[in-house]
Amino acid sequence: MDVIVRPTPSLQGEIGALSSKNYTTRYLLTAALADGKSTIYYPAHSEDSDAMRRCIADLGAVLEEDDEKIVITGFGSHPRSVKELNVGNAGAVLRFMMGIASLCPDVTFVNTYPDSLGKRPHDDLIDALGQLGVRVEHREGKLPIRIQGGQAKGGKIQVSGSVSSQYLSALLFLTPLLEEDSEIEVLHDLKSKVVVGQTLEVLQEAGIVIHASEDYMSFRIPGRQSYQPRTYTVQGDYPGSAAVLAAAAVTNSDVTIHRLKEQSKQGERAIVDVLRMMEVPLTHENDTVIVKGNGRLKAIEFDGDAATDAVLAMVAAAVFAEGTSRFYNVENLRYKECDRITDYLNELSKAGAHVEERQAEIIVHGRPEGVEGGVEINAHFDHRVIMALTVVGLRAQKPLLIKDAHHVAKSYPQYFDHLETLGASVEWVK
Ligand SMILES: O=C(O)C1=C[C@@H](OP(=O)(O)O)[C@@H](O)[C@H](O)C1
Ligand SMILES: C=C(OP(=O)(O)O)C(=O)O
Repeated sequence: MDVIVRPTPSLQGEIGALSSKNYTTRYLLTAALADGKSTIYYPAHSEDSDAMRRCIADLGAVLEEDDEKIVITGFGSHPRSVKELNVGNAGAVLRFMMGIASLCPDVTFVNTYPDSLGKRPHDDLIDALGQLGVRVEHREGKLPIRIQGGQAKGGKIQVSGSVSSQYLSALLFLTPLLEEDSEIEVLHDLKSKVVVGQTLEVLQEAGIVIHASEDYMSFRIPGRQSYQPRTYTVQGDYPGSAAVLAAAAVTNSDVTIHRLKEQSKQGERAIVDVLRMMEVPLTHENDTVIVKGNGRLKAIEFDGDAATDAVLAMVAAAVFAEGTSRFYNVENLRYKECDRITDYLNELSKAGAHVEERQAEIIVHGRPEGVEGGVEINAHFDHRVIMALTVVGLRAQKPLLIKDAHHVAKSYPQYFDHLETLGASVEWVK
């Protein structure tokens, strides 16, 4: 399915933010790893969160869901033995489940998205699991991946954090369940460090004790712990909402988004500060962001690693800013659903934006006068590319046709409905 995005000068109205993807995947996992019943209020519904639902159900968790909540009876530290798991296109779900699969005798993760997740690297996690004595068969660090576990005991583990924080998070979910205590040392840099804060927050809520150094580069994890059944509430999602806020920033708008916690540990809450720095009129009080955009924005410089899943939306806003913006420390955007530097900038250029890439930077020469549009956009299987190009399309001179825009459902199936509610001219076409 494709989407036509037509120029839309103004956006108005109120929406509730979608539920956080990262908290939903984590709560589903900690609920599954507990013995007993946990309840999660307002879990996200998207392809990625459904992938986690599917995997924990395959491993023996029992899920009962209504409109408001999901009740999960977990399998504790004894997942059922399964032959295959299918994580769809969800990177975090794959990495977390690779950790848990180490408790199973023989599981193969199948490759259902060869052109997206199938191209992403998992070597650093494979290496770390190897240090625990887990046998992993793989295709040059990529899917399909077969894990023969059951023998991991704990101990000293080194893991690189220079490509993804998800490898470290996977080890943090696994090691408390092992017989012996573990020590994890993070090698090189730790990218997306803020997301590890979300992992630690959820582990603590689940009753797990982890001793973390302040810089998150070393951890001591007591073994033989048990995840406790809990009641969790999922907060609103900043990465998805960042695209809606960017759309409001580049148009004449009066847009309100509820359920965005000011004190959230989601790094992508930085979208609010970034738009403020761009001089977009907005307020953030009582978990509600109100943007009263006038279409005028100023260029900025920003360390994108602090808000990895909101960078594409920030860049889309910068396309219309006065001056040159620079988003640096973003190399690991290259290892996501597509190469979010080269592939994304190619699509932005097609639409008429003036952008340049470096290995770890995106540079945007703003065009307050607008961009031409009138072209077909390749989504590269990437929900965040789809959302960000939509922002650009709203302010282009001619419509954008975004091919395969249904991949938006990876994280935010209701994105186009939300934009339509706000008055955007968007239309699904076959
Ligand atoms: O742990 C998580 O849930 C995530 C970590 C981040 O990935 P990286 O650590 O690979 O940057 C983020 O981009 C992804 O959407 C979700
Ligand atoms: C990169 C993302 O997700 P994942 O790594 O879990 O596939 C994302 O949601 O933007």
